Amino acid sequence: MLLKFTKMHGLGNDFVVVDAVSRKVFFNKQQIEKLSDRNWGIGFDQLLVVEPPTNPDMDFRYRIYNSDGSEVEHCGNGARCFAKFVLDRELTNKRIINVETKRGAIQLRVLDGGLVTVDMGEPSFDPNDLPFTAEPSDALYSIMAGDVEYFMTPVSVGNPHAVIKVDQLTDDEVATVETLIECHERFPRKVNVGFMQVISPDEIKLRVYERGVGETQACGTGACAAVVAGIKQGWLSPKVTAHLRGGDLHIEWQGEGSPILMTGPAEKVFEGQIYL
Ligand SMILES: N[C@H](CCC[C@H](N)C(=O)O)C(=O)O
Repeated sequence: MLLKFTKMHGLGNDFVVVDAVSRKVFFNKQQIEKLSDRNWGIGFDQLLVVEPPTNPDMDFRYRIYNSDGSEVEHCGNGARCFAKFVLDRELTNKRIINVETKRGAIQLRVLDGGLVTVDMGEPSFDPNDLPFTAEPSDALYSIMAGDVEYFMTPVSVGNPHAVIKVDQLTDDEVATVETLIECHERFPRKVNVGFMQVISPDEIKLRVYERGVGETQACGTGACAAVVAGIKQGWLSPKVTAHLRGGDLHIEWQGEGSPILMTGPAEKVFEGQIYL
């Protein structure tokens, strides 16, 4: 089967996006792993499959698959690229787009100049929502990865995140975190791990080791998780600029009961086709 696709990225977190509205398309795990391979396939962090909605109140459904083939609940950078994709392909002419995801309904607002604001929904700090095996607490959670003790804030943004505050971002943390996310018994569905350096109450630096992928140039849900964890711990103000390796995201959260708003760019790199 000849598959047409669009290669896109949000701050270097890269995607293959497929229109499954015009024609149904299904992928199995092996196909996704092959397509994601940067030597044997196209190469991407996530595959985004755009489908018609199942709920008539929604404009679309979009499904998100990590490069290892696992289907996930939410993808912040992917949501912005999705919005650009459906407008470029004239699948809609709306600038406020309501989308079904595995995490639930989200709303995208396409701004003049190409930026997109995503209502990412409300976060949860209940470990059961990740899941993470621990008693709910306001404290930082201690967790051992190998012989290293990390103090982290577990946050669900629809997908699971562990936010670790560090004084200085280096290469060391990310390299050693694999044991924390790939096989830690306290994260039965694994976890995305963010290392956050607080520069000021409205500015952080962040590196994210993503579940099912590895370290990415940027992680939208990771930036949201880091900012809301920092606000909850009293380190950050309601509006924060997150500096990721691939660029900046603007995150806003007014506290419990309110949604997280994330604003950032979305880029198209090329269109292609491949035989599946
Ligand atoms: N790796 C994540 C999904 C993609 C998140 C990231 N690409 C983003 O922009 O939010 C997970 O397994 O939950």
